[in-house]
Amino acid sequence: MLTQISAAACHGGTVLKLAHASPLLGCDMKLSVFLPAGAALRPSDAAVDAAARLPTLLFLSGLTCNEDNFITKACAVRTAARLGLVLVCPDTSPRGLGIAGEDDSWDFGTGAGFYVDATEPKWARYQMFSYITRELPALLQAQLPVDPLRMSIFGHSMGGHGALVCALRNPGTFKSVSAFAPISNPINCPWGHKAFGGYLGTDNKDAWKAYDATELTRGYSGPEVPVLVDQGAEDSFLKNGQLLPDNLVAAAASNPRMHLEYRLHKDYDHSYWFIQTFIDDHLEFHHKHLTA
Ligand SMILES: N[C@@H](CCC(=O)N[C@@H](CS)C(=O)NCC(=O)O)C(=O)O
Repeated sequence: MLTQISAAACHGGTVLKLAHASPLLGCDMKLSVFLPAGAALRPSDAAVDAAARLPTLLFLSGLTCNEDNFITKACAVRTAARLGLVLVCPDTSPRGLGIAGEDDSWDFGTGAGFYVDATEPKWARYQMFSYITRELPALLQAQLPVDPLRMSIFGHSMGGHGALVCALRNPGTFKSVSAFAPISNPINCPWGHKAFGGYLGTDNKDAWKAYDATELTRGYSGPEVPVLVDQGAEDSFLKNGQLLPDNLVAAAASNPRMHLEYRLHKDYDHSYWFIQTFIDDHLEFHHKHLTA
């Protein structure tokens, strides 16, 4: 059940901070949600009116983030309000599980769930792929005017990887997918080696590939899904080989079912200043596909 922590009027709608117990992750989770004008959180025992359901966009944040970063820094609300889009911003990992070492690194453990379902016993509660694709949508649909047939997904960095993987592993679930500076080929970068080795085991390379956007793009055979990727040319993580977007672009070019638009922007870095600059393009892109 979703419970309200706070609510603030914004651009005619409401920015909510919500919380819920997660049986899947074994902890309480928080999320931020923007609801356009007229939409509201419903009590758990009151049905949501089917006619009131709205197109919905899930945003997955990057390393070190929680449910606040995107909603407070991306300047997305004004345009989401104009387009009538629900925005959902989940957290990036379970928190406070008491696993030894969970808070030791900024790129593994807390704040760095990598949107995979961990198979290593120590991290067995790190089921962020199932959280984003199963547990969270069910909670949203029960109490918010979220239309399960009109959902899209986007994200930044680790969350860009997550958005691509959630869409490509669940053909037909999301109408469109986009990413800012995604970790595009984690099986070939240091962040991916650390996270996938820790969560999936160092030897299980087939499991790694099943969470790799470049590998999934190469083998994708589902319904055509439009993909938009924006990348800053001055992004330090691009320069040090963590993001590898060229591998994703090459994989998409080899697969006629993939429609990837990739834009490299000179001067821009990895930050939310970059996201803020191009956020309206992403919201318009998703709105177009959610309402086609
Ligand atoms: N280690 C650095 C870099 C982490 C980083 O750049 N995180 C990106 C995602 S990969 C981010 O969105 N940071 C939060 C923010 O800018 O609000 C930190 O702790 O901030």
